[in-house]
Amino acid sequence: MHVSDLPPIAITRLDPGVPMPARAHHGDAGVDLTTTTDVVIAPGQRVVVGTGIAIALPIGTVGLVHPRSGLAAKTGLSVVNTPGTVDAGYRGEIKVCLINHDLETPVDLRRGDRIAQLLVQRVELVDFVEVEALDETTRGSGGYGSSGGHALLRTVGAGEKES
Ligand SMILES: O=c1ccn([C@H]2C[C@H](O)[C@@H](COP(=O)(O)OP(=O)(O)OP(=O)(O)O)O2)c(=O)[nH]1
Ligand SMILES: [Mg+2]
Repeated sequence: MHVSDLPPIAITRLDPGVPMPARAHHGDAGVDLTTTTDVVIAPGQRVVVGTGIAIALPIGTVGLVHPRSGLAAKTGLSVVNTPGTVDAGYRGEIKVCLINHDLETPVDLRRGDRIAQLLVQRVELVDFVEVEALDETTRGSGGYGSSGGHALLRTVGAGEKES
């Protein structure tokens, strides 16, 4: 059942052997992406795999490549740049930069394995305007644990005093 206000997203299968991305269950946020190649990822190593698909997202949306929680918990597999950003104008193959976070066991992936999931979200394409000073808020510049509960991180950056 089609529930999105957005029209269906155009997709091309650069690898005709890959399945059409589909939701496992009605209402799932993501559609699974599969690897087009067999790959063994050693502990701590990363590898970029192809998914065999390219899409044409409407301007004002973004594709986000998230890890799958089951594989993450079972094997340590994740996405290095999670969530990966697929720009609306990108027409190339969606690729996934996978990492094996397990300290001891390689992750053995076979062509066709579902290795990540793609979410499509609306995104604000805002402009930026430089001003002399920002408005005041109760939070102010406090961040990175400023509300307490644990030791503050040492942060070094523009406008920050080294602590
Ligand atoms: O997980 C991902 C992340 C990105 N991309 C593609 C689509 C995206 O539009 C493009 C650029 O991604 P990003 O902006 O994150 O990378 P960059 O290092 O800033 O590259 P660029 O200079 O091409 O923007 O790479 C993927 O296929 N998978
Ligand atoms: Mg970029």
